Amino acid sequence: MARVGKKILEFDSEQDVAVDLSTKISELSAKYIKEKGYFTVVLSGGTLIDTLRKLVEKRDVDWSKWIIFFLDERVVPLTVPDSNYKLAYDGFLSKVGIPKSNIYSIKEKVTPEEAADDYEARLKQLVANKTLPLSPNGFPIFDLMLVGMGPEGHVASLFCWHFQRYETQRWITFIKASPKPPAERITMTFPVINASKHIAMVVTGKEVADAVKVALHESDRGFAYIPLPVQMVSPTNGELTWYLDKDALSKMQGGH
Ligand SMILES: O=C(O)[C@H](O)[C@@H](O)[C@H](O)[C@H](O)COP(=O)(O)O
Repeated sequence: MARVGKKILEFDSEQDVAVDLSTKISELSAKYIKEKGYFTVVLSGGTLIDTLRKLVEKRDVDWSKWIIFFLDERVVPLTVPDSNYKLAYDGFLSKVGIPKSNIYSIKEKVTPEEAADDYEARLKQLVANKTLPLSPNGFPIFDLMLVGMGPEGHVASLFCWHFQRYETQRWITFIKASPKPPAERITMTFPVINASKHIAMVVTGKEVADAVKVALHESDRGFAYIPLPVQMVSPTNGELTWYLDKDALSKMQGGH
């Protein structure tokens, strides 16, 4: 299947990333709302939510047409600080006018298995009612996925030494021993991530510089190595854009 190349955008500061990203997201929002009447957006947790602060200031976004999903979520009550929903709600969603019924948070008070099954079943309903299109290989297609990366190269809750990153069938899976606390989480799988129309890798700060160096192929590791999870982000038909600040690029020597 045709793989589309990646675009790498470099910025002087995280603030510049926040500004440019907000412009790109509002343009995509206008485009998809014009084309089909709504815009499907998948959010990561972590520092990404703070980087969306400039988006909140955009006056011309029709928030009522946004539909929000979570790339991964901790299996905790939605009201505790560990919840990605709470992080996103406090830092972003509560500041804009997205209808609550358009926000797909996970089911509470269930096991990780049940939470993953429930989230996948709800996505299947959205495919059945034609809100989400299906890719030729059978995965739901989101308009925009906003993806953060951990210092050791994980994305979503797909970690280096954990099998979930090799999932090829499920749309949503679970992990009970996440190396990043809290331990119990659900996560979208790589086939779903890679089916997206637009993937924005939003990666800032010095802590991620080593993983950025590996991910952008300026690594002294030999030929035979296991790729970092972030290196498995590779849209099948969509666009991948990296948003990086100077700190994140600080270990690169000869550019990329
Ligand atoms: O549940 C989570 O922790 C996040 O959704 C996770 O996937 C996050 O995006 C990365 O860990 C990067 O997080 P930072 O930006 O905070 O490093």
